[in-house]
Parts: sequence; structure tokens; C-alpha cells
Amino acid sequence: MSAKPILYYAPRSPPCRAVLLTAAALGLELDLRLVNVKAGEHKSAEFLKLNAQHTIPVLDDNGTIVSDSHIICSYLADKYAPEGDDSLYPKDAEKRRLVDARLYYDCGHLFPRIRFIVEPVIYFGAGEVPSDRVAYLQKAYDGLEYCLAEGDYLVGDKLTIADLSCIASVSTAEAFAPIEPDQFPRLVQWVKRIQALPYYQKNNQEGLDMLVGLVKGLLAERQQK
Ligand SMILES: N[C@@H](CCC(=O)N[C@@H](CS)C(=O)NCC(=O)O)C(=O)O
Repeated sequence: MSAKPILYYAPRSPPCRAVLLTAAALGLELDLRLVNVKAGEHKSAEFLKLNAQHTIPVLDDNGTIVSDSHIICSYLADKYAPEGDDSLYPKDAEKRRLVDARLYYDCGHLFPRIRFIVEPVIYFGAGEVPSDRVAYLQKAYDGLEYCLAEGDYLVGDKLTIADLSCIASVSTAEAFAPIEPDQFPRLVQWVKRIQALPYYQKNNQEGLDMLVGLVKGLLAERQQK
């Protein structure tokens, strides 16, 4: 029998939380191994052998190494979905294309705009969040609002890994760049819908609270000086 897949991760990281949510949606247990990015553990020779791009999350599924959260979520959903239920990552080419497009939107637009807000504070001593970065992040919300015109989820009427990846980013973004309900009413409702999932609190909210507490705490400390 093969061992549980190992996930190298940190709970406060949005891409890691996307993987935790996906594993939970699949009912899959992971062997969680903490990586302390602040202490530079992601740059150790051992870790670089797993992922030369030195990012977390990284999955080691009995020797199959997968990096990038979006690819990990697709891999897990393809491999571990219950027999006959491909709803999290549909095999139908047309639906899969849409799921992939939302995953790439997270990877190319949402998460990078968040990291330019939180990483300068955590790693480079920034004492404030520039307002243009907040505005730039808020500009990315419309790409999701538009998708939600078609159904309750980012691709139609069923939850997919696109929702689980994007919620990890959007829930983080929201803490720094509020979502205007008049401008993005469907997005506000979608956030509430995903927050109601039974595995949301443990797999997203706890790490999110850690990240927001850390960043806001550092900002408050620096603003007092
Ligand atoms: N596109 C990647 C981004 C992963 C990423 O940048 N993770 C951050 C933590 S939230 C990290 O590992 N940073 C360390 C580094 O970039 O060296 C994914 O979705 O997995």
C-alpha cells in the first residue's frame, strides 16, 4: 500500500491553502511537512532538489514530485477523485479549459497582486501598503465577477478546483483590498458560499488568520515608530 502524499507547505500561504482545500474536498489525507520560508528552508539543497523554483507548496506522492499549487490541485483531483465523479476537475475538454483558465487567472493575476502587498511587509520591512497596489488588486476582481454571471461557481453550477484556488487568494486579498458589494455583488455571494463549505475553516480560515494577523501586526508596529 502506498503512503499518504507528502505536502511541503506553510499554513499561511494562499497557494498551500488551495491544496489543503482540494485535498479536503477529495477526502484525501496528506502528510503535512512545514517549510519555514522566513528561515530560508525553501532554499536548502534538499528542498531545491524537489523544486528548483524554491516555492511551496510541493507534493511528493510516493516519489512523484509536483510543484505549483494549481498543478498539484489538478493532479490530486485527477488521481484521487472518487470513481465516477470528476466534478472538481472535469474530464470534459470544454469544461476543463474553463477551469484551467480560472486557475491561470489566479496564478497570473490574483496571487501575484497579493504577494506584492504582503511580501514587502513580511520580508523587506515595509511599513505601509501603497494604495496603488490595493487598487491594482481590486482591478482583478472583475475577472471573477464576470465568470459568476454563468452560475454559482467560477465554472457553472458545480464547485471545481478553480473555486478552491481562487478562494485562497480572494479571501486573502479581501483583508487588504475590500470587495465593493455594489461593484462585485456576485463575488461577495460566492465568497460566502465557499466559506460555508464544511472544510473551509480548518483548511483556509486558520492559515488566513495567521497571515493577516502577521502582516497587520507588523504594519501596526512600524506605523507607531
Ligand atoms: N505559483 C506558485 C506560487 C507559489 C509561491 O510563490 N509560494 C510562496 C509562498 S506563498 C513561496 O514559496 N515563496 C518563496 C519564494 O518564492 O522563494 C503556486 O501556486 O504554487
